[in-house]
Amino acid sequence: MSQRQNQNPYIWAGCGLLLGVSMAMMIQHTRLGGSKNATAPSPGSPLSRAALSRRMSDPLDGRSSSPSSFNLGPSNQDPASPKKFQNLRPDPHTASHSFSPLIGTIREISNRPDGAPILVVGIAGGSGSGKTTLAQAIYTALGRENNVTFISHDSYYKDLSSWTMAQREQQNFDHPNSLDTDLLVGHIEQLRSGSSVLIPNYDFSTHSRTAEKTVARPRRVILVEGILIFTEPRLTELLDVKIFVDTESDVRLIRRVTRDCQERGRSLDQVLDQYMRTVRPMHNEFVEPSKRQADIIVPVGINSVALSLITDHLKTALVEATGVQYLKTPFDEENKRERGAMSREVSAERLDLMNE
Ligand SMILES: Nc1ncnc2c1ncn2[C@@H]1O[C@H](COP(=O)(O)OP(=O)(O)O)[C@@H](O)[C@H]1O
Ligand SMILES: Nc1ccn([C@@H]2O[C@H](COP(=O)(O)O)[C@@H](O)[C@H]2O)c(=O)n1
Repeated sequence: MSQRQNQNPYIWAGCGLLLGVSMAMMIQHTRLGGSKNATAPSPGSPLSRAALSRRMSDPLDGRSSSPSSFNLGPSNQDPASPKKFQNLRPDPHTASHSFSPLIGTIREISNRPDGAPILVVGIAGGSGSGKTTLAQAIYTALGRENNVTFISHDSYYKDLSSWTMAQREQQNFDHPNSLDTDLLVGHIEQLRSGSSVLIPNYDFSTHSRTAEKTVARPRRVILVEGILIFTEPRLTELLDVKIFVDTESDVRLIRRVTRDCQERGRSLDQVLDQYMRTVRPMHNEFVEPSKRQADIIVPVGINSVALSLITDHLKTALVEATGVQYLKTPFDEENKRERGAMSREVSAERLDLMNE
């Protein structure tokens, strides 16, 4: 396809519409039992995952934190919700259920014995699929540190500082045993019961933990991201909403080469060797099959349609669960601008990839 065709607004509008319809169908399909058990950096300003993780977990970073101001609104009143999606809402006279397939999940939350209206959202997908980018966008859309705590499973890689560098480099980091998942499970349980936790900081260039830790505070939404979070039942069962980012392996590999060489201190040979030795086989053995656990599968990584659908559903569901009245968040206007910028940026990157 030529660049000229790619820039045709009608083609992109058509793609967006198709994507929206397929996304809605996919959500309905998984919720209706089709798959269940048969089942970041802000755009344009790249941050390392560690920096992003610190920024997302730490309420003191950036804007002021106010845990009592939980300002998520139902999507039909959300000024950030594009008008075209409002047309997808059900006719109240004919719909027997709420439009949101996530509402059932949230109702279960409000009925839990601990009664804690905290929503734990898991984002899985292969390495480089766009999990962190999607998490960043959801974090922003739901009001950042006012409402959301972000945790990456990557922070829980086991510390290998007592190993030689040669031994560390041979470690299989894509096998579930390389992570201290028990610690993460304990942390999510503590957050859900209202306690803050100390998250380890991980250094990918040395394969070890650093001395610092990051405080994560209990907020309305706990966002958990990682390649293997749907492979461990004790972790998966803590996730109220499970999203899988499904990006093709060639795209993921290209992104990984760039990222690991630029941010994780790796050579091209090291990245490719690791990819063939462990990343690819473990992806096929663990990550890809775990897609069946997902409630929502996002094709081609983050896109503005998927983002709107997900965040609107989460907002509606959270308001139902907590009974908190709608108040416009101070971030709504900014979110709208960021969604626009992200959609433009993603389109530009797709163009770049297609033109390469
Ligand atoms: N939909 C997308 N289109 C284009 N580039 C993307 C998209 N999603 C993520 N990226 C880019 O791909 C790289 C890896 O994304 P990231 O979110 O860190 O992946 P993961 O957390 O799954 O490893 C980043 O440079 C990010 O900017
Ligand atoms: N010391 C380490 C630890 C992990 N990795 C790789 O990170 C990948 C998971 O992180 P993503 O951001 O890509 O989801 C995983 O595939 C590990 O191979 C590493 O290279 N070194």
